[in-house]
Amino acid sequence: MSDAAAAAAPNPEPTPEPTPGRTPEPPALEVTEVFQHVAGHAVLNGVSLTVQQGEGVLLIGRNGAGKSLLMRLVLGLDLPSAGRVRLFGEELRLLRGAHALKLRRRIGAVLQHGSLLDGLSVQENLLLPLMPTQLSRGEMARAARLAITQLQLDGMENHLPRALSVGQRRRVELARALIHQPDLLIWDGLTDGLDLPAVREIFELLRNQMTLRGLTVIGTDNMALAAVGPEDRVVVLERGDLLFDGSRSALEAEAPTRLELRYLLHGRW
Ligand SMILES: Nc1ncnc2c1ncn2[C@@H]1O[C@H](COP(=O)(O)OP(=O)(O)OP(=O)(O)O)[C@@H](O)[C@H]1O
Repeated sequence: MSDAAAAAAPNPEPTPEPTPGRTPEPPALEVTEVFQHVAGHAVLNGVSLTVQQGEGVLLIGRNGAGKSLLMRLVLGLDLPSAGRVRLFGEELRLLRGAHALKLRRRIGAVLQHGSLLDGLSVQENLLLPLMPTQLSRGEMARAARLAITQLQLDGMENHLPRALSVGQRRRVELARALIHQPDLLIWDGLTDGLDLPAVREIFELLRNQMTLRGLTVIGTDNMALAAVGPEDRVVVLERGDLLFDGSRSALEAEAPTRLELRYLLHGRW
């Protein structure tokens, strides 16, 4: 269409007037054309992904697909070789000092391979994210109690991590990641050490937090598809490429006609 014709054409959807005094919320996460090279190999090949505030995303892909590396970039633990990562509108590469700290407090993370401190009790581990804050002892104790109740860890407050089962440790890690009421939760290795009923229970808890206070959740897993609903958003990464981004039901509908998705879902070409 020529410029003149475009100008004359009726606009089918008039642009809504911006609400005075309100700026639109930036996405919780914006990954733009990100490349990552590790030991001379490209492990992320121009990945782009936007996650809105309050949204939940399950990132799946086979072993070595690049899920953990992408999450490390999102958490600011590594910088990308090229491309941009923004959290709540802030570009991580440019953040320094107090500004970076303020953003970090909006994030909670559960990392693969566990990160509980062996010499500290469950309660002491839980309170670690609150240490740099100005909360009183009473406020900290209340926050710990709430987290312990929510994650069904009653009676384990004084246990050391080595006295817990793998599944219980995962719950403590999640409780710790949520104790400071972050706006974004990154959970790398969602189902590691958890059986399906435990995963479903935890998803329910996360859904409540998404509904009640707009928590954004990005979880990675090899599969975990069985625990998400048909309309939940699933992103598929394979050898550093983003293969699919849509609902679980759309993924299941596309898989029969796309070999690489079929292999991922059913383990056969
Ligand atoms: N520190 C490192 N040095 C060299 N290669 C690495 C390093 N970390 C990751 N890689 C490589 O990068 C690729 C992506 O790894 P990543 O851990 O992100 O995969 P993943 O999708 O999380 O896999 P998994 O499901 O097994 O956790 C793999 O090929 C891995 O071998």
